[in-house]
Amino acid sequence: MAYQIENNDGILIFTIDRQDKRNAVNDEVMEGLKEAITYIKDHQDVRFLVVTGSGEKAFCSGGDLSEFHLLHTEDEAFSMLSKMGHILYDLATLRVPTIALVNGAAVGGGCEIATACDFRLVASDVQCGFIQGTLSITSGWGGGTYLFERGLRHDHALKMLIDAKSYDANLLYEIGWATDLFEGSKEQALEKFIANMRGIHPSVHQAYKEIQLRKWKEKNMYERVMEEIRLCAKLWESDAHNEAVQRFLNKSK
Ligand SMILES: CC[C@H](C(=O)O)C(=O)SCCNC(=O)CCNC(=O)[C@H](O)C(C)(C)COP(=O)(O)OP(=O)(O)OC[C@H]1O[C@@H](n2cnc3c(N)ncnc32)[C@H](O)[C@@H]1OP(=O)(O)O
Repeated sequence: MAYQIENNDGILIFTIDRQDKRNAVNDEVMEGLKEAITYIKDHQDVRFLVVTGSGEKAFCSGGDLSEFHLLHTEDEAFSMLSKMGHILYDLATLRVPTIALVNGAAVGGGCEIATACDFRLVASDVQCGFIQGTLSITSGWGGGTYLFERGLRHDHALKMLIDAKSYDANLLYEIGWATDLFEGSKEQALEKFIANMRGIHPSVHQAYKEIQLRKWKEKNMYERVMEEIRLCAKLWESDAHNEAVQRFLNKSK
């Protein structure tokens, strides 16, 4: 399986399990995220969603280039991008707190997944970045829209997108993208982070999330995410994008 789902005493842990591809997202991973989100909607005992990656090298390396490079037209790209865009919107608007437990590199769409979560606990030795620009595309799963909503200074958020490079953990914390940094066991870091929240009734968590979700609804968040995705799909067709993907795949041979 390309993912694992575990309900650990009300903490639903979704682990991307494709270490040979640095936990790249393929269709199976997308379906797994949908399954986890549906589980949360159907099980009131779930109080948190945690998204993480298997191994220590990567949280998620974004879309699986060996699969998605076969998509060439704007419409083909939009179909894949909007599928994950819907899933991440459903994740971002869950009634429970969501935590990206960033165990390794989070790049491209992997950085978008982490940004769609409420919190980002980042291992102190990892690098994360919106590297989509190096492939001559933009964020295509809604991550740019979420980034501008996460409270970073505008110049920090815009530079993170336009730099299109990975930042080290200290800089991620300094600019406000990382909620906290940790060393050693990610499991211990998670327990420490949620220790206080565990003692608060879930109805309180959900009421506070509702305040944010109401603001997003008023600001047409879903439509803004879809517009972001359409922009990425338009760039997908470019020769620059296709050449960049080929360079990456040839490097791997
Ligand atoms: C909207 C989202 C958007 C989209 O999909 O449309 C994107 O996410 S675009 C961005 C796509 N992602 C990338 O360009 C990242 C590519 N990967 C890397 O930069 C590195 O692999 C990194 C930093 C994640 C890890 O570096 P490391 O040196 O630890 O590993 P390797 O580069 O040697 O890779 C090991 C192995 O994994 C394969 N791999 C890594 N990332 C991907 C990926 N995204 N898709 C497919 N395969 C990936 C890589 O080819 C190597 O395979 P091997 O067969 O062992 O050569």
